Amino acid sequence: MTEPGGAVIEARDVRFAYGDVQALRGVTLAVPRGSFFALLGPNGAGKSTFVSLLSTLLPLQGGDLRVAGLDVHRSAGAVRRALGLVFQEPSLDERLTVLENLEFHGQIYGMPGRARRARAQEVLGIVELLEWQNATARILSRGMKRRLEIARGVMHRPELLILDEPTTGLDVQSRRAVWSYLDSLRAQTGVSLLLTTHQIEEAEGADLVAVVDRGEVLALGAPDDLRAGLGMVVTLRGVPDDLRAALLGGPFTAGAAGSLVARVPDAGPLLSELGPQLHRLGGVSAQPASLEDVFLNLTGRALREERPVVGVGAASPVDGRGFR
Ligand SMILES: Nc1ncnc2c1ncn2[C@@H]1O[C@H](COP(=O)(O)OP(=O)(O)OP(=O)(O)O)[C@@H](O)[C@H]1O
Repeated sequence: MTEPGGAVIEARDVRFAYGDVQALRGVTLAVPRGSFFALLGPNGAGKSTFVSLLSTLLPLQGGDLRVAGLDVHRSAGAVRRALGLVFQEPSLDERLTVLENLEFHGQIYGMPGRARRARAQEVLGIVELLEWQNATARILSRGMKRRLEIARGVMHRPELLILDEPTTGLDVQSRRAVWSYLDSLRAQTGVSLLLTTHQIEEAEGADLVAVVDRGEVLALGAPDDLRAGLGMVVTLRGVPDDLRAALLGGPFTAGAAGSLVARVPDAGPLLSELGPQLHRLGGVSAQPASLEDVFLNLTGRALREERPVVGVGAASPVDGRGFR
């Protein structure tokens, strides 16, 4: 836990219910300032509810919640100024120019004209949209719109930028660009990031991950720490029936799409043991455990249907950092 005041988010036993539906069942966590923090969990885990409480869009029903040391209940106005928000759904005014979108946002936050204009140039520089500042927002590509939304989110110098599934609907290239601008933004401004996502690849790059499910934080830590102890994941595809029956008695369990999966500290001995049978298999992979495995280990369920299969020794999604 961080020192008091050293946290950008502090939650203690936060609870929220929509009528009979318990959306958050006592969430406790602390996120140090300047961190990239990811809330990772499936649909319905409670991520949006937590973000709505943080951004004061929903009233706290139980527990304590602070943003940059400010209580969301007692200091709601100051909390809102300390936050920038980038929602999954596009929220630009498409009739305004790129610059006007930023200017308008700065006005709402009471920024004086000169500071507003200087800040707009600064944030447009970070997301490389300076040349587009007089273009109507409508004509921008999806990726550029998302970059403008990020620039707008930090226009008023918030302590914390909240990103709700920020790369949904973007192609791989635009996703990479968005993450590279977010990295620059952190480096240049020191803003903390809160990402809500169900995409493993996005959470793998975070400093701190909270694995959430059914309104509870199941694990909280750096990705490497969460993975530590899970070792390697060996996946076999296209296993003939006789071999399948034999292997299911050993370290292997049934995985997705007819695969067999084993979690072992070291893949070497297991692969040597399988050696004579390897040519009979459709495919074999050995990868360090991912956050997907962490989720599976904690809940017994997969966060997504299937993980990509790569050959033995190929780059893992862990050290490759997905699409980042
Ligand atoms: N307005 C609402 N009324 C009733 N129940 C709700 C409402 N909003 C959310 N819930 C329920 O609260 C729980 C948590 O939902 P929440 O939207 O916070 O999860 P999430 O992790 O953000 O998932 P998603 O990515 O699907 O939004 C779910 O069971 C959901 O069905």
